[in-house]
Amino acid sequence: TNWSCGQTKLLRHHCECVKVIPGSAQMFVNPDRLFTFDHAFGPSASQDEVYRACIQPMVRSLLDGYNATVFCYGETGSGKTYTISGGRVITSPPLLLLDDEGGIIEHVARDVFGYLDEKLKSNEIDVATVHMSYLELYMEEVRDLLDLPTNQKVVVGARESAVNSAEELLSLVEMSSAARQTCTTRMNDKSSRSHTVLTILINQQCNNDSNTLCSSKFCLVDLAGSERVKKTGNTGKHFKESIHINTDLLAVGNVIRALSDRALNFCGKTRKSTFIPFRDAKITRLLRDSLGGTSHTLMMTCVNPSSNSLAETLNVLYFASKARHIRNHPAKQPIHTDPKYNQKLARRVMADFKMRGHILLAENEKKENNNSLLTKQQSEDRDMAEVEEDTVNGLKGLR
Ligand SMILES: Nc1ncnc2c1ncn2[C@@H]1O[C@H](COP(=O)(O)OP(=O)(O)OP(=O)(O)O)[C@@H](O)[C@H]1O
Repeated sequence: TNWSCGQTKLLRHHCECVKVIPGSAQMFVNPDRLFTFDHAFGPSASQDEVYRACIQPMVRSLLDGYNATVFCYGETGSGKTYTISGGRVITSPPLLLLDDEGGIIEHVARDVFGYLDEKLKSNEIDVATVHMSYLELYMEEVRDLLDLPTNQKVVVGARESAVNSAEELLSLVEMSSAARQTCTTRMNDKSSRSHTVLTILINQQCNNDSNTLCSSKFCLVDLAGSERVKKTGNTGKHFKESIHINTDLLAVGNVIRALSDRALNFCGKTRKSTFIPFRDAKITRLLRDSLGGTSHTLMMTCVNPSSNSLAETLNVLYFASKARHIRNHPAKQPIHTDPKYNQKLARRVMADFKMRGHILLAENEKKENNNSLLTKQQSEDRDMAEVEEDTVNGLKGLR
């Protein structure tokens, strides 16, 4: 778990209520709360510093055959998109400048292709392919951001695009990001109204003596921010979006709470089985392997240091503290040496990659799951203000 105080927006007449203790991974929240994480960064930390400390080691193990996930969580306007996608104005064609504004995606793209080049040059591998998919979850509906002309619901499985360079990958991401659902709120000029999942799939093959194939994937998840309608001033369609966002985040929180309880029970040698509610929302299904599964997972938490956001900051940090108890069991993806099997495996990996879109589409079309936290019918029937209160209280309850 990583904490980042990336937001520079301190409102007038509001003092700073969050301080990172220099040289430690601890942070202090006024008046008397101390939190400890694996890393903590203050407002002056550069994007590069954050990347090198937290993400670069994950990219290295990705190339060694481990899956990895980074997901960003926090209040609206706290800097999640800035951290993942960077703050630079979009250029065409995109430039790999890697100045202080370059986000995690840019750094990962550069390193994935850089490390693959090194491995190819040293003959460690003979063939490497990189594919990407980019999905958006908007109001419980999955959209394919790579399917730009229509940008509609996924109809034939998420498009997976082969990419040959970091520039090509970034170009696709930048074009696709323009199609993402955003709006202006009182809290953020360009607030994301959806969660996005960028997946980079890498196949590495050795043709020489052993004929090995190794596949691994990196998921970068930018969750929409939790928000209070009173603060964002959202009404109408955007109000409904807020409800969906908070409901999804509540589902993520419930999964994390259950996994954390399970880990604590296990440490306390209580063998009580804990139900993990992965099926409550699409976002939790998508994150299933990343939470408590076999991948290396980093939860990146962004907070706004202003005292105006104190309650939300405390919620987010308690939540991140819970997530820290979760123990994943990273496992290297199996390496196979039979060339016939490898051809089959390569085809199967690609099919799986496509299927993710398929499965989610099927869910788009399905009637809302009876067990879901909030069905469409309910949301129409219930007074919206009451629903908002429920989800916000639910998010608070994650403490
Ligand atoms: N560390 C930072 N340095 C400079 N600007 C920042 C930083 N973090 C965030 N910002 C700026 O603050 C604004 C809000 O950030 P961003 O859109 O990333 O928030 P968010 O958490 O993704 O919000 P939402 O959940 O509403 O989408 C943006 O204009 C962004 O450029």
